[in-house]
Amino acid sequence: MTIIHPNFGTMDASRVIIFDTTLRDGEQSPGFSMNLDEKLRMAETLAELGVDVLEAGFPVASPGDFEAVNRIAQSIKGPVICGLARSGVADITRAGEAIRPAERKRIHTFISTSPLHMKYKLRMEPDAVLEAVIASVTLARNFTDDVEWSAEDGTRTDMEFLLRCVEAAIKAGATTINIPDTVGYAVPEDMTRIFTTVREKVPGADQIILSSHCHNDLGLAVANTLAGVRAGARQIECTINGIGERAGNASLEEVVMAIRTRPDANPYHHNIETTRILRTSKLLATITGFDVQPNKAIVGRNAFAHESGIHQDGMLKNAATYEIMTPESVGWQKTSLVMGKHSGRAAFRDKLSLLGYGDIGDNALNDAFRRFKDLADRKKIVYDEDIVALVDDEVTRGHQRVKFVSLETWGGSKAKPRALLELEIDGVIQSADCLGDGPVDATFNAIHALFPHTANLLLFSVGAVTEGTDAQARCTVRLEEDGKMVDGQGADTDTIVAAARAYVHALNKLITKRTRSEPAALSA
Ligand SMILES: CC(=O)SCCNC(=O)CCNC(=O)[C@H](O)C(C)(C)COP(=O)(O)OP(=O)(O)OC[C@H]1O[C@@H](n2cnc3c(N)ncnc32)[C@H](O)[C@@H]1OP(=O)(O)O
Ligand SMILES: CC(C)C(=O)C(=O)O
Ligand SMILES: [Mg+2]
Repeated sequence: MTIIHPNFGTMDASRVIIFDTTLRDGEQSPGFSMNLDEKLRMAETLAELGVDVLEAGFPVASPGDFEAVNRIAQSIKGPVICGLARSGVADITRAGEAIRPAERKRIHTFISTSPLHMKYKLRMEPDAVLEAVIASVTLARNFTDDVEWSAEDGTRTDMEFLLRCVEAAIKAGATTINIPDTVGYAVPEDMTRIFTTVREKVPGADQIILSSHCHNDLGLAVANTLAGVRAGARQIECTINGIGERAGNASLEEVVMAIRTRPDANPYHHNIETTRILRTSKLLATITGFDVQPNKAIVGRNAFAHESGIHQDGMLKNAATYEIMTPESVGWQKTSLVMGKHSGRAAFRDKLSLLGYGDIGDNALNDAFRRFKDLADRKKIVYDEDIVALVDDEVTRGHQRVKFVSLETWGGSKAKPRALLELEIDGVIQSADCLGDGPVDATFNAIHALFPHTANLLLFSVGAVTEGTDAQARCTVRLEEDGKMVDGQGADTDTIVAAARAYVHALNKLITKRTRSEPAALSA
């Protein structure tokens, strides 16, 4: 039988309504309260995302919640605007008033139906609950033709009683019936059984929309939601970033992308403009102050990032090897190949080419890669600037007479600063052990001892390549000899090593200059 819905008209059998409850159930997460302006901004963004129903709040909860629902009803065009209400007259009347300005509006009323909730929370007999179901839906219909009724704790409800309540709600005029997994207790098989039974046994169930509202206490909210849809639900209740009571609700981005990515398993369609997902997720994180975890599906910063060499190599050959959807389809600009200690040569070469070093020779690439691995072992994040510093260092050192090999230094407030330096000069490794006024001075003395020269040190400066205490230091050394001036640069996480590299770099430049003007003067 075809469903004709008061707000959505004739429903195509494979169409799934996306009911967003970020501003209601999502806001119930401790610390996630939003003020009026924030709710309005969020509602606007959700409307642009293409949600079908926007549950804007619980109007009886507070004057602020009433105002937020009311202002959203006045100004947000597109989605059906919905307000939540318990079964009492005051709640429903308040919700009805709040949503009144909306072009398309819904009241969502609920009451618990599980034995546990009825006995201990409501302290009501099942028959009284049944009466409340009928009275609440009937009253809500005075405010709008679009009424949703929810059986709170539905998945722990006795099936016979659930069927009686659902039938009563439909008869009273409910156009959507929601069977929530309020405490995230269900497994997918429960959802299949419950929705199949309701569809098969309740008269009129084929003329209303069944809805799935799942919580994530066992990490099953998305799987349970999709199981509900496969068993006949055509409305999904979900939140951006999966926020909501306790462990949260089914995440909108996950259910939507599961439908889009696996049409073979989920042959349904929805109206979500998926390329707007990331910006919606980021806006919510900014407003609430809670970022999603890096490994969060779809919107986490690692969802489309690859650090390990084997994966990066696969991604460069064909992105489908390690990505089941494109980053662009959910709003990311592109896949990111993160350079770290697990990266391989293929990704390193690709990164160099992106950074403008496409023509670096194999030897320089191998040397730079070795130093990159060494750096990545010491540094949590290797930024592009680190790689530039490192490669510049390597390229300029290609054919130099003097090469830095190793350095150990001792300093502090008690010991006399000392440096033990090894340099490779004309292919021979030599070492010197020198003292100085500080570890940098001791290091420069050691360079002088190993490669005597008459150049004057004009400038020594230190800066950080990136932020953080594990950042690479970038040092500059300026030497002058016979009116010729050269600058050398060196980068390393150890400032003294960076200084030594900079000095050696400058020295090599000076030797090159000397050689050009006096071809015979090749020795120190
Ligand atoms: C599963 C869910 O997400 S349900 C939605 C949960 N969200 C919220 O609770 C957020 C907003 N809530 C609030 O601001 C407040 O709880 C209010 C304004 C709704 C009610 O506040 P109070 O009147 O102080 O009641 P309080 O919160 O202490 O207790 C809830 C009362 O509602 C009753 N109740 C709970 N659900 C329902 C229902 N669906 N229909 C009728 N009564 C209900 C409880 O039995 C309890 O009644 P009692 O006071 O007679 O024992
Ligand atoms: C109000 C209802 C639908 C709810 O949030 C739940 O049962 O989890
Ligand atoms: Mg809920």
